[in-house]
Amino acid sequence: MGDAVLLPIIDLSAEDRLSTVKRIRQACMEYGFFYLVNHGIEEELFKRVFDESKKFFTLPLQEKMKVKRNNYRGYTEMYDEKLDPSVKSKGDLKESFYVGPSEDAKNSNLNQWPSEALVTRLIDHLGPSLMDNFDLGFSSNLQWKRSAGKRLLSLVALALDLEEDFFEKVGAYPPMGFLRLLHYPGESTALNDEIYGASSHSDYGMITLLATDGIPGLQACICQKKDSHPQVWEDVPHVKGAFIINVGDMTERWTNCLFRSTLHRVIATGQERYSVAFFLEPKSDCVVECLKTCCSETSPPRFPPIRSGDYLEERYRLTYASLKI
Ligand SMILES: O=C(O)CCC(=O)C(=O)O
Ligand SMILES: [Fe+2]
Repeated sequence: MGDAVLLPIIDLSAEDRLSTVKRIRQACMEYGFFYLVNHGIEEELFKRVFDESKKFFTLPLQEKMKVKRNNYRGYTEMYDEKLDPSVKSKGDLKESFYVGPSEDAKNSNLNQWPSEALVTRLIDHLGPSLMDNFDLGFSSNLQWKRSAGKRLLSLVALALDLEEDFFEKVGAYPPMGFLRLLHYPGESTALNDEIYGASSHSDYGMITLLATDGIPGLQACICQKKDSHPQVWEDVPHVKGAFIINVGDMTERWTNCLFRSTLHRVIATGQERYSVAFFLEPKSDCVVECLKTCCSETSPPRFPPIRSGDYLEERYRLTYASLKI
């Protein structure tokens, strides 16, 4: 394992908002990663989500394959994805289960559900609190307005000297929220196999909230730019009750790289591991373009404006392009 990095711990319920906003700005510029505590989601709920996730991944493969990935929702088996196409392996070790927003009109019926029973359990157990806090498209806009995700995005807007409702105004929210249950089987791999739990990548959306189970494996390339070589990896340890937050590519594009969408990966440690990631992505038709405050004559925009849906589609495509499918 590498050295563990000491990331800032941000308290979402802190009264001194100004100081929270400053710390978020600093964390997003320096690391692209931080921990979020006092986010209002009870530990008991985390436990139930992890329990449900374990029940799902313990099902026989043939059961899980009944809800095989379709349009980036549903079950992806081991080696079905390769987040870093340059890695010479047959794919990433992880298996996962994606749930996307049901309010997204174009994709309204795309979610793949394992069985009536599991749907009921997930909805019972993930919600109402999780739905309230994360908004998976099952809940109304009203619930989203009170959510941890929304509070976090308001603070990110303030951290960029923007109005609190900036993301709302540009049409980025209520965002699309993709929930992903992840399971890293505890298989040991040969050292020279170049097999990762999840190979190196940056997240595609605005911001990611990640809950981990305490088993190590997550690493981030904190002190380097994306294209530096050789890469130096630092462990991102689990902090009890905290979400690990990381900036995604959309925010990096909006901010002309002021906020970093940091490369990260999960190494195969031989220990079984579970995590739950919640990706907040701008709505498909939101155009993401460099903020006026983040460019100047001497520092022109590094990325052209792009429709969020087009960017995400391309990134997903590349994740699977290097595989056999
Ligand atoms: O499982 C983890 O700790 C990280 C997962 C991750 O980076 C991802 O799914 O994008
Ligand atoms: Fe990630």
